[in-house]
Amino acid sequence: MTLQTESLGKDYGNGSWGIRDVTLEFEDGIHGLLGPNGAGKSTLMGILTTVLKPTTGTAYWNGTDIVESPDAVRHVLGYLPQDFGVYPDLTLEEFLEYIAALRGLDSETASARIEELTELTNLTAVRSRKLRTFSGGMRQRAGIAQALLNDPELLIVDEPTVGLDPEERVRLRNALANAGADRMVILSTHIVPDIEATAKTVAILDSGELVTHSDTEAIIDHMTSAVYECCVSRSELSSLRDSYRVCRTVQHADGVDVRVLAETPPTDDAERATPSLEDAYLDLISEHNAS
Ligand SMILES: Nc1ncnc2c1ncn2[C@@H]1O[C@H](COP(=O)(O)OP(=O)(O)OP(=O)(O)O)[C@@H](O)[C@H]1O
Repeated sequence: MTLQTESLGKDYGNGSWGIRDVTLEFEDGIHGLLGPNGAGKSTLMGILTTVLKPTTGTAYWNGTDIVESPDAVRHVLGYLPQDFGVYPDLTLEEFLEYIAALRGLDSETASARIEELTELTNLTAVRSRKLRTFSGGMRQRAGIAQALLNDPELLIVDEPTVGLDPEERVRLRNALANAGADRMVILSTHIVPDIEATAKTVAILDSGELVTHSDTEAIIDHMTSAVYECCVSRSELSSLRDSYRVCRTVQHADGVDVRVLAETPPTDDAERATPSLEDAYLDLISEHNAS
């Protein structure tokens, strides 16, 4: 399985480009598409799911041009968009049966798939409950289940964890990790931990441009800055912010624990820390903004 984009660009009019000159290649496994708000993630996903036409370039699924022949990808696609609506009066089981019927699954195949997918998304215990009673996280997992009904080769999921509490985010991540076996999953997010543990590769977009696409370890290895941790007073924190990129702060009674990106130790007692994908992401985005 390969999904390639070649110099993909989308002009929304008046020279407002959603993405510009994006060339990428994904193989099977889970891939993260990471970027701040407005980076172009939804635009790229819109083109890959064939609901948007690019202004420049094209994309290929297993070598077939999907702008010319959108069915090539539509037939293998499962998609969970950002604004995913459900039917509140249906139970989960009724909802999945309904979607399965719309997609042409016979009832025997549908009931076997529903059983398998409610298990995979950890929703078996609530399959007879009406969707109106579901939490945000349960609804998103129901969205993953419906997107997988046809056993798609390609699953595209747009910002699935927005508005979820930490526990629900972990459940959703697990469901996506389970869904990632034997298919290609592209998961768009601006929340780094959503993809840190599961993604094989990460593509980072910023202001419509592809900043990097690489495996997670390589992105961390290529960081230009080091990561330091230190403890400072509240007044020292603001001068630290003037000189360094601060990744994280934790306030406590004696001051503030700070994690910063720096070339040399920012304070005498600063200690080197092991960089995470989140540090590398902040490093790349701030370098990209500065360029
Ligand atoms: N229909 C549209 N008309 C005009 N500009 C648009 C349209 N859709 C998106 N854009 C612009 O294209 C750029 C990329 O937007 P996009 O929604 O693809 O980013 P995103 O990374 O998905 O952001 P978010 O996480 O906020 O959804 C933004 O500057 C946005 O304002």
